[in-house]
Amino acid sequence: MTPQELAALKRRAELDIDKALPIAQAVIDKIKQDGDRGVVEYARKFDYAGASVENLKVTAAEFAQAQELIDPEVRSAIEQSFANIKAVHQRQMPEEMQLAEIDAGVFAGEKISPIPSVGLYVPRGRGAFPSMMLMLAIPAMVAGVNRVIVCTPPDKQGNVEPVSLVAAEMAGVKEVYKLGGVQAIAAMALGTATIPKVDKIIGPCSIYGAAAKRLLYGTVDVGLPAGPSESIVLADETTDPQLAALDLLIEAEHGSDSAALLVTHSEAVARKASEYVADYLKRLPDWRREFCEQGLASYGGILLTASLEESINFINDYAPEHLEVLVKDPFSVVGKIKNAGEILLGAYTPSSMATYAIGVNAVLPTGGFARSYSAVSVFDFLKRSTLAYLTPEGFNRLKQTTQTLAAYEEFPAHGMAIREREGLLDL
Ligand SMILES: NC(=O)c1ccc[n+]([C@@H]2O[C@H](COP(=O)([O-])OP(=O)(O)OC[C@H]3O[C@@H](n4cnc5c(N)ncnc54)[C@H](O)[C@@H]3O)[C@@H](O)[C@H]2O)c1
Ligand SMILES: N[C@H](CO)Cc1c[nH]c[nH+]1
Ligand SMILES: [Zn+2]
Repeated sequence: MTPQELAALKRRAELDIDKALPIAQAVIDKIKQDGDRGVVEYARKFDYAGASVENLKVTAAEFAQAQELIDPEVRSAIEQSFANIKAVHQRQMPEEMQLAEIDAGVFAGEKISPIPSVGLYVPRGRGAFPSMMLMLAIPAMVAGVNRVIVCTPPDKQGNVEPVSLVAAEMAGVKEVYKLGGVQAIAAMALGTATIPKVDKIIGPCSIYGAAAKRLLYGTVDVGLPAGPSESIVLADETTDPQLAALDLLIEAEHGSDSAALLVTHSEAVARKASEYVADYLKRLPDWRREFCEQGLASYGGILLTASLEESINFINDYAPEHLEVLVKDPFSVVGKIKNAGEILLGAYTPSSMATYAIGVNAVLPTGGFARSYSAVSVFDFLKRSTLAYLTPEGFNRLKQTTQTLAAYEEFPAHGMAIREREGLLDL
């Protein structure tokens, strides 16, 4: 590949967000100006023609109906998934408060508190995403967020996908609004008479929601950039090319903007996998097959490298959302992986199983942001306050340092608050 081709591959579909920025700006401006009226106008335009202020919020009757509609097999799958996600996220919870004596009489630490209110965005466009409801609502619940609201697009008849409602209810979330894309993000960021303004918005979305988040950065905490799905399957000469082909198609089927790559130094595996991809594609419904074909042609495909080391270097540079390590000894490779949203080791750990069942969070950074952002976790719903306590001995140990630095930085009131204490307190 030329350096230009490689650069284009690394950019994936992130550039498309730029195209959505003017649309997003227009919707945000309208909602800023007209509140609910603006929200409803765009909800009608993009999702449900019958949207009105009165029917934006999912009712108790709709929650109850969802419980009736859910297939028992799907319910038990959701229950197993719920249990594993909860177990994984409970293990992440830090101590609520810690204070350590770092010098005589000087105690320092931190206190953890949940973010007061969050808005979860659960996508629905090219598929329904009850799994993402679980991945967002469970860590919020475990973290102890007081007010959790959800926005998710309704179908053309104005109905929210029922399994997502069952999943929300399992996690204790009862405030769900039938809103998608820009209007959802803008309403939660700005607040309207009907949609509450939240402290943080979090959730994966297509380029429209992503453009809105970019424009509302600074108005609200928009969480991690979780855009079009992407994956790398890393293979060596021992990898079964059938498995490589199967797993390449997992994330490829999300959309024509998906970036799914098989990276290997084995030409034999690359060629065989390519043949299997053609076979497996035939088994997909037309619309998903077309997504795979388009995405693989524009942002993905099979990348042949010179060595395992070069493959690993590419991965670290690319920073994929999902990484499957299908080489002979995945544990010998994992230490060398520096940038990936999720690292799945070995042939028994396909990324679809991580999405639905293992319990690890499947809302992950995309577009190269796995270099600095992490998978969603309880930490997305918590914040830390630093905490300190000084005894008289601790105060005396630090008073000169404080006064010297306050004088140097020319903040006399800072220094005076120390000096004057000498006459006011027992020291
Ligand atoms: N990174 C992750 O962790 C992760 C997880 C799950 C899904 N995803 C990705 O999230 C995305 C979900 O996208 P989706 O499309 O399925 O659902 P979505 O809910 O993000 O998008 C649907 C919304 O887009 C808006 N919209 C559609 N066409 C529009 C237009 N022309 N102008 C303005 N707004 C428009 C509509 O309001 C609609 O409600 C996919 O790209 C998927 O790969 C990522
Ligand atoms: N693989 C997606 C994250 O990139 C998550 C998902 C949900 N449903 C299917 N897939
Ligand atoms: Zn997926």
